[in-house]
Amino acid sequence: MHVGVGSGNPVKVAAVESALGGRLGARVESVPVESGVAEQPFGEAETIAGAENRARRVRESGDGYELGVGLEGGVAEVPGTGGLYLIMWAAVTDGETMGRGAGPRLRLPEPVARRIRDGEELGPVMDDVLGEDDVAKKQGAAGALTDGIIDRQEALEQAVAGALAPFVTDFYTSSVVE
Ligand SMILES: O=P(O)(O)OP(=O)(O)OP(=O)(O)OC[C@H]1O[C@@H](n2cnc3c(O)ncnc32)[C@H](O)[C@@H]1O
Ligand SMILES: [Mg+2]
Repeated sequence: MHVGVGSGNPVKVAAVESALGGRLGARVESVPVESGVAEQPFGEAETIAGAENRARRVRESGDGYELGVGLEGGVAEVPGTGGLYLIMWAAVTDGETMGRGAGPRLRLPEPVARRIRDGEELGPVMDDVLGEDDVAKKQGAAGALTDGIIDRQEALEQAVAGALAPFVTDFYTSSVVE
């Protein structure tokens, strides 16, 4: 099966490859598409929309991808915590079904959160704070904030796993629960 990941970020492609683990006989390729949302999505709805747009646009690219996968990173205020969290969503579509899954939520340190609330993008802010380049293409904020317990690829794999669920089981199409 021909699977396209709607991004030029190698971490996202690696996350999809790893989550699939050879299932569906998948051949996974990078397909850079527009997310159709802000560079830094704010809130669950905008982040999910970005993931879905990417997945749909891969399918509609006309390059014969049977499955389109979209991954989107966002930030969200989480009620009751006073904190701004890094969130991530994945969407997978075959043109008919849309699978969706989320990754972990990681609280952003307040100085980082303040800059994001003021309109900056997380990627460049993390680069600045860590004094490194392209953190979002490597360990990511997840790696930095957890001291490497998980990295961005692993975090995204969790989201992809949930989004793949309708395509790797029949729980969602048969009436398993009567
Ligand atoms: O090329 P694309 O696919 O757009 O990949 P991206 O790294 O820009 O990822 P997103 O657009 O999905 O993420 C939106 C913003 O959040 C940043 N971001 C998301 N997760 C991150 C992480 O783990 N570490 C650093 N920045 C992250 C990212 O760099 C963007 O500035
Ligand atoms: Mg981006």
